[in-house]
Amino acid sequence: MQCLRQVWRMTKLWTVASTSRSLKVTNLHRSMNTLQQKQQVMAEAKPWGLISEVGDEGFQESVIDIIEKHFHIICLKEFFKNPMLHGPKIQALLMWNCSPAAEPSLLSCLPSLKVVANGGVGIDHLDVPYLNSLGVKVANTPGVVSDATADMAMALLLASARMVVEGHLISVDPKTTHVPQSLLGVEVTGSTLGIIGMGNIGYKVAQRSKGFDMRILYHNRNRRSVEDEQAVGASYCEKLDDLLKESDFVVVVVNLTPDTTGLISHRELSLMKPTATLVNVSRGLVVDQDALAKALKSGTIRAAALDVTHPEPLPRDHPLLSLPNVLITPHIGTNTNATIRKMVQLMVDNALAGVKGLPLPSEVKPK
Ligand SMILES: O=C(O)C(=O)CO
Repeated sequence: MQCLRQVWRMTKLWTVASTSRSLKVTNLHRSMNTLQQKQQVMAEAKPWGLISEVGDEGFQESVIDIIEKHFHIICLKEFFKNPMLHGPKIQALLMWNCSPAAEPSLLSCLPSLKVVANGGVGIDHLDVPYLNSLGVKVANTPGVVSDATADMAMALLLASARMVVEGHLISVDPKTTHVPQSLLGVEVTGSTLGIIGMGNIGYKVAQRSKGFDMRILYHNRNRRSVEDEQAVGASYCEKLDDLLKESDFVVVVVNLTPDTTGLISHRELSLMKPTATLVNVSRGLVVDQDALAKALKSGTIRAAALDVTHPEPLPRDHPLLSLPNVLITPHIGTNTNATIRKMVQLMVDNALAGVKGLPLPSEVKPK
């Protein structure tokens, strides 16, 4: 009897367990179906974004996953095969390195466009009031670009001062038979640095220069707070001319605006020391390149190191390309994997917010 009761109890337990297991399985299937449906609905609900090409002509391959997570994307080449078909579904224009250009001819094919999200802080290529007048918001990626760009400014400054590229070329030249003693650079430690433009990037340059015991001067539209100045030991130069006259290295980090176009021209270069080096990580048009080529040729200044030129790249016969005292890199100030991923993430966050009609994390407002 005892034994029978035990068998009965175990059978009951097993039945309950298996019933609840099969209920669980049914529920699991049900919730999996719902999840799949949800995912499908979400995938279908993804908005469409127009991007420039992938690869050297536009976005790095390695960041496309960030965009595709939230957008159906179409590249320019594909788009232009049938703009009338694709145009109406595009809600966001995701730009990398100023491309695709938000020109009226393109905008007129994009009647549903809500937002232009630029990957980069400089938006000199965008007509913000015009876009806003079409009901299109504009955003950029400030903050996330600052460290990498400041690092690049320091890399150029150091490489130019210590003739790193010249040294490399001599070292790998099969004709080299001895270490040339003529390769003499200029001292960075203890020198005077003039920073033109003391926004996020300029300030990061100052922080880095402090480690080189540099005397730091800066010129900016607005003076920074005393606390900011003291933290990096920077002195404000109200007059740009004073900064130019006193600096051994001049680093240009301003936005390109009508006020800063051609900011460094013949007159400014002639104020600089003949031993001075000009570093530009802002935009090519801030420096008058013809004036710069002349100043470098005549020895008005010692050298220039440029991550930006106008245009990019320079025509192959441009005078700057044949000068021995100029170092040029192809606008790679933000080119690190970590930084471009952060830029693309912020760009996508801006684009999504724009599509949903929410406040953009970093909207550019017209001045
Ligand atoms: O952030 C910018 O404006 C850049 O130029 C990045 O390359």
